[in-house]
Amino acid sequence: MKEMRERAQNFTFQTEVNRMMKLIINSLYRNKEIFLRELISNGSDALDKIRLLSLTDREILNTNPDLSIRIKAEPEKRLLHIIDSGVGMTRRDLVQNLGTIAKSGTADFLSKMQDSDKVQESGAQEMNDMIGQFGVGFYSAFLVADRVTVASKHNDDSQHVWESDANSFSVAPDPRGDTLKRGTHITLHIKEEAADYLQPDTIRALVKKYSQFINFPIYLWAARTETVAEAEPEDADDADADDDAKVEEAEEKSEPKKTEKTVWDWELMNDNKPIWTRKPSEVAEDEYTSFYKSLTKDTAAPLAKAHFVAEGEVTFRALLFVPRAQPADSFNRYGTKTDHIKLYVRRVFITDEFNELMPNYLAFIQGIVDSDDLPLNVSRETLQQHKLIKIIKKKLVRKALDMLKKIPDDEYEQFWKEYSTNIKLGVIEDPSNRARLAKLLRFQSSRGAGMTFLADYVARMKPNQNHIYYIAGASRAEVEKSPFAERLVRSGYEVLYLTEAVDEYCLSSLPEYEGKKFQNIAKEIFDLNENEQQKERWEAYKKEMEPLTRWLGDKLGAWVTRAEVSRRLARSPAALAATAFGWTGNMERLALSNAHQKADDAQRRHHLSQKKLLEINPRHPVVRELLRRVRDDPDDALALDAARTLYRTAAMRSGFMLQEGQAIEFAESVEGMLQRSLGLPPDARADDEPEDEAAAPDEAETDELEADETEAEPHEEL
Ligand SMILES: Nc1ncnc2c1ncn2[C@@H]1O[C@H](COP(=O)(O)OP(=O)(O)OP(=O)(O)O)[C@@H](O)[C@H]1O
Repeated sequence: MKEMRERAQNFTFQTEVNRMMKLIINSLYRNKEIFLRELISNGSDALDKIRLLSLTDREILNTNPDLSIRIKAEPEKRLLHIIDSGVGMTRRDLVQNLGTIAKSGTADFLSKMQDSDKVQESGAQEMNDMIGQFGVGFYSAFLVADRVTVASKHNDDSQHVWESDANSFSVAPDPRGDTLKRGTHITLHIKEEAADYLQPDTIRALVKKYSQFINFPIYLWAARTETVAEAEPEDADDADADDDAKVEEAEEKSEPKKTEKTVWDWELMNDNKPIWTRKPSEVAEDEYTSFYKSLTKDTAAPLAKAHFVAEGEVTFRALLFVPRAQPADSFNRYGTKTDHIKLYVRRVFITDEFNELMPNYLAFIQGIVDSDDLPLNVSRETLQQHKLIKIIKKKLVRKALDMLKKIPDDEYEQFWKEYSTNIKLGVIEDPSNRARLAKLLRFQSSRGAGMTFLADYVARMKPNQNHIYYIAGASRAEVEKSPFAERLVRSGYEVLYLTEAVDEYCLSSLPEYEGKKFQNIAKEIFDLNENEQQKERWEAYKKEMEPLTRWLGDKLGAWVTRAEVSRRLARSPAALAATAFGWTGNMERLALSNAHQKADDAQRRHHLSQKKLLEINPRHPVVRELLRRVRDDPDDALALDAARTLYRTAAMRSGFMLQEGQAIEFAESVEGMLQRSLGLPPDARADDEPEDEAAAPDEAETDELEADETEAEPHEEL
């Protein structure tokens, strides 16, 4: 058994690895240089791992106390070495980690990328961005090398060598023995056309571009010229020389012969003092941008950033960023607990999979948190329950919201385009920060084409206005025409137009803004700030219309709680309002179209069966005519038909969908009216088809069915 282990073994790559390599070679050929970033990043990860392990087991570092990454080029042999003293890999790790792709999501990513049409469609830059952000990892080495050798020493195993020409790989014990003590030594056999990557200046530039924020020293084996003084021969008569001579000699000695000497040494290429530990006043804007880019692999600068030290119950430093865009599929993953905050304790990287530091709605924020107060030597699980984590989270959220609030107007447009849904979900999900989040909300309004913050709306409110009015619907065009908004807008009140699916849920969980309550104008409770004269007029209408409202309440009792004279309709004859706790038409539509909702949800059924309030416009001719007819004859059949149609058009106008059989009844009654208005007798029906012709389509129908059935067979085989 042991013997077998000691021999070199050959392996084939997992299929995904082959696909990944093909993809890397095909799409990143113009961007080969990222290989160095990827290999340094792997080295840094391995160093993070050993440092983290050393927190609970100090002995672990004894094998090699140095924690660094070293790069050495041998241009004449076309070899590039990248050496780290990280955790290293056992033989098993080498086979597993460098022969398969274990990362979840890789398969999806690969198939997306392999869709050659898509690759054609999207520009090369976009492809590179996608791949770059995904992280192509170790296999990018083959962009510049035709052969890669990896020697690795892990504390739990002897040193092994992995080697591959990108087609297959082998693993063998290292004949040189445990030369590395601990860590990994990657040797790239550089392709001829990539020889430039062996030049010190190229390497320095790449480290500066991609890896300057790595938290371990990165050294380059480099030559520098030193000027050295040649040693003077000792003068035996020195002691006898007179003072003048001494002075002369001293002068001579101050200008000894100098020679130039080439010295080879490890040259430090990065400033590995973490940027977040520096004073914000001493970090330049472009340093933040470069740090953000190296942290996220994003190619664009961030939209906003916050760098701060929190003190008090817990001390921590944080650096937060808002990316300019979030991935298109973010909401498919919403709530799956993936934030983008890296957690450090006293400069030691702990994890980027903690996912406890940001609420779901702020999961798009990227950054780091470094705390001095968290215990270093506990497991992630214990840390999760640590009471300080809760305090850190609370402060982080506050600071993050502050950062969003400070986004300047010209950038806010972009922020809102990307993240408006996140903020609205925040209002719903995070009661303790509701007031802060409300300050970030923007909606369209009746005031003009642009968007308005709530603060600006409140500032424009009329002196007698107590409520913030809003109406929700599927589009601006729809809400603009809503009967509920008619009179309000006419009399100069501003109404917020909520046109996104989440808007109405969002505002219904926000009780007030700066002491002003919200009023959904599609609901019954309605304070119109009327003056005495208007109130008197309304009372008079109410009295006049009483026979009609009573009659409507009676005849339409199956659908409406009551009918009432409206104080808000201007042109429409009628509207259907939701009760104070009922669903508006918009809400009903959302509930019905919500794919996640159970088909037979009791709460949904309850809401959908809630009766509505029918409001009628006492000045509308149809309403006035109905009143006249009902007064004359409460059994007037035409009036009844008209009332039903009025109810249904009101429902539609108010954004409700007609339930079950109502749509058909509605169509039939409109067709009846059509007949009457065209002067046709009410009982006129479509002629029956002649017998012989009627038979033919029947046959044709059967034929078609048969044809369908025969056609179906091959499909089933497929
Ligand atoms: N220098 C190294 N030291 C120790 N382990 C390494 C080293 N390089 C690679 N590995 C191991 O090989 C695995 C695969 O590396 P690869 O770069 O392909 O993916 P990754 O690092 O997991 O992902 P990504 O590069 O996207 O962060 C790593 O997860 C790690 O376990």
